[in-house]
Amino acid sequence: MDGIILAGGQSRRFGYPKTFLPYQGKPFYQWAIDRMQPFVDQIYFVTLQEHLPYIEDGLSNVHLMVDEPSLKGKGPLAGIFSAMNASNQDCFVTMPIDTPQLEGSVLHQLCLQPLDSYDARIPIVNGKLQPLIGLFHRSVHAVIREQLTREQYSMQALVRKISVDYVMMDQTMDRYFHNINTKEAYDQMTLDEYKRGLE
Ligand SMILES: Nc1nc2c(ncn2[C@@H]2O[C@H](COP(=O)(O)OP(=O)(O)OP(=O)(O)O)[C@@H](O)[C@H]2O)c(=O)[nH]1
Repeated sequence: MDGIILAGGQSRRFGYPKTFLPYQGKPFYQWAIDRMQPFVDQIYFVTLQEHLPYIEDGLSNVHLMVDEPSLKGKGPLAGIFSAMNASNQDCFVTMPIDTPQLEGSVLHQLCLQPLDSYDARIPIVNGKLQPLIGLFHRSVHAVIREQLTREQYSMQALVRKISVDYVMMDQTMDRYFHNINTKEAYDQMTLDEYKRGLE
């Protein structure tokens, strides 16, 4: 199994690249790599060209790359598609760059069983689908290609077209899935962390 870290977004709502933000003294990108590392053979870290020089990771199984030129900026599906093209594996675990609180237990739960006849395994937490954190079979590659050709860039649209094994996550795991999209969300995460430290 290979891993795909989606880090090619523009961080428009945040207003500053999220990839390098610190959380507990470590940049978001390093959290993502460290979390994924135990579950995969190779990691395809799909980022922006201008961020490449600033991402440090000496591990030989981490491949820094960018979206295929024609797909640049087309969203997470572009990242998944580009990484699948670079790999020869059949099964992929994905995660975004902006969930630094994600615990390995989530990835463990997704990766534990083979996909069998499903195209993907995707978590649901507190009734909300989390399609960026998932396990995907290469069978979705053709479906993504078709979507990109039709300029349909939504993950939700992909999920509707494939067979999915939905995994209900315990509601106590909600925090693990928080996307840090805004400065307010970042401040709140830092404050919550501080409060937990006082408990
Ligand atoms: N490789 C790749 N990843 C992307 C692309 N667009 C978004 N992502 C990543 O997918 C995840 C979810 O992205 P979004 O919420 O759509 O975008 P964002 O950059 O996080 O934030 P906004 O610009 O404020 O929407 C993040 O980890 C992004 O870095 C893309 O075009 N290519």
